[in-house]
Amino acid sequence: MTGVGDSGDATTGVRSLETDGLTKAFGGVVALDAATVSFQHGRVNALIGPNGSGKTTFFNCVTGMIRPDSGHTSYRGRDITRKAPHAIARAGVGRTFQLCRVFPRMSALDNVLAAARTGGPWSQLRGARRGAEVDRARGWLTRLGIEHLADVEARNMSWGQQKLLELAGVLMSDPDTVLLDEPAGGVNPALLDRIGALVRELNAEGRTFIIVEHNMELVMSISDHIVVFDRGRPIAEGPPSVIRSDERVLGAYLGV
Ligand SMILES: Nc1ncnc2c1ncn2[C@@H]1O[C@H](COP(=O)(O)OP(=O)(O)OP(=O)(O)O)[C@@H](O)[C@H]1O
Repeated sequence: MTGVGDSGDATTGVRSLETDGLTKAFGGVVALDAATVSFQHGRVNALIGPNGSGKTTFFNCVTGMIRPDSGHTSYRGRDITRKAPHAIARAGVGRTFQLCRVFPRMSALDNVLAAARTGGPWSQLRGARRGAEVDRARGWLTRLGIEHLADVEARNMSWGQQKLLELAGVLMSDPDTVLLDEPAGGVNPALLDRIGALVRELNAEGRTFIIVEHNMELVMSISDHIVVFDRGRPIAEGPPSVIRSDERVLGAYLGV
């Protein structure tokens, strides 16, 4: 692995999402600079780093939303570099967005049903409203503690509730690996605790997480493994106890 120090937390388990030399520039700005990263299956992984260090671009590249200029991405050993977002989702990788994506004028239940379909939000909704799928959607709303909002339009839900709703939609596809982009951003402390507990629960049931997050308290409390980005590439990785005291990490955040 290039660009990463000797934290001692070797990637010896089952491979999940991996990149090799992933590079993406926007004009003169190099957002990803030959980033080589390996996340293990079964862990709660965090991807942290200062603003503009390339975390969201990394998510966008590995989920097929934007094409890298060079480099490769694989998932469980299979190359997914040029795959379309829906194919990567079908392979088992789900994601949420920094600016939560829900349909504001649709009810929570319809949002969850729509998120599981590829033909657009309305096209198959009538069909989706049948039996098992509705039960499953309600099941996720219940699991995420927002079942009482099933008939409420998303625009009338709080920001944190909308984030839970988006996650419910992602979980409808039953992803092995879930990428969360700033789940704590703008969320109140009570809901934050619920999101943290949910991640750990879902992980205990076998789902792998990769979480981009600025809230260090959350990151340190729920992560098994942390990768730190600076200027488009990893500069350190390891468990929270190692990352907390890593001088390179402090340097990247403090700009020294
Ligand atoms: N579509 C784009 N067009 C131009 N520049 C972009 C684009 N997307 C990202 N960048 C630039 O690439 C760099 C990395 O941005 P990115 O959003 O990936 O960082 P980040 O680590 O996710 O930041 P933050 O923590 O603030 O969300 C930044 O300099 C950003 O301005």
